[in-house]
Amino acid sequence: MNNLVSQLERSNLAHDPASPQTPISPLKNDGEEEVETKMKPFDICTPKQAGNLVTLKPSLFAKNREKRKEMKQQSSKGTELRPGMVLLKGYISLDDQIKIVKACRELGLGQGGFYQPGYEGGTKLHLKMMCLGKNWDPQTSKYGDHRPCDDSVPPKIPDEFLKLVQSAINDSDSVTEPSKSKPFPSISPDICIVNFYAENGRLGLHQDKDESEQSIRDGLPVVSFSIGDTAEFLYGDVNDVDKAKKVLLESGDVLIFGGKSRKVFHGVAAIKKDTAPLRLFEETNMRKPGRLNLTFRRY
Ligand SMILES: O=C(O)CCC(=O)C(=O)O
Ligand SMILES: [Fe+2]
Repeated sequence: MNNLVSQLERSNLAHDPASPQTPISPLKNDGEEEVETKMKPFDICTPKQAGNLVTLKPSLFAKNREKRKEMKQQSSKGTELRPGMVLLKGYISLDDQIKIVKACRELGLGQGGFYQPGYEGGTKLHLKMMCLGKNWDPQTSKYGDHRPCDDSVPPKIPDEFLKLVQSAINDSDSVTEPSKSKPFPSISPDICIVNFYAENGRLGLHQDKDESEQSIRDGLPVVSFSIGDTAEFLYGDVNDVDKAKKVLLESGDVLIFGGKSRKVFHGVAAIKKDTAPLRLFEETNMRKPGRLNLTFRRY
């Protein structure tokens, strides 16, 4: 993954690198006129302001703490949280996390980029979302090739993201206990939902069950990358927060759930401020507090 960004630049970042001002393809109304409901995508990073060049350098102590954390992450192993649910701590290197944030920012400013989704009835989700590969619509709980609110086509999933998903699934094999779980089948994901959580970002308990019957029946895994501030992640057998277990998902963690856990209830209770690696924010200018989550699935 070391050459992730250069490969991304060659392949996918060439895809529609529109600026924040670039309008998304306009909708047509009944009279075939263009409707002026152009959405400006949400920027997950703050543009560096001219005249705002004074940044406070982190103390040596803070830098050493970061270094220790990075070293600990690199040597850490995975855990099977429950049959069919594996957590790979610190799986994504900090360099790759930075590249993923930059790639998502770039894609997120173009057609099909980050927007504020809502459920049927109007309640807004407490996050910004972008879909890659296919669109998932929270209003209808359906997948499709276009986003109904603006008719945009989701950007393609960068190949380098897919490679990382593949290696995480392969590496999870050594973590699952053969007596309890089968290793995850490898998948070639055709959907990635990218969520950005800012202050007060959260996501209620739910199951990922809008994929095809076959995908769910076969227990094909959902692979989730966490980048940025730590999330309090809840999971359990029933739709009840009080009965759910909690695990912290930190920057670089990969969580995989499939097999017996394919329909586990899960959600994000809160984001913990100032918990991400300093270098991640320094090098990407990602909004703070901020957490990026990518879930890869096979429809
Ligand atoms: O942000 C997360 O960790 C979970 C996201 C999730 O469950 C989803 O997008 O369906
Ligand atoms: Fe989910």
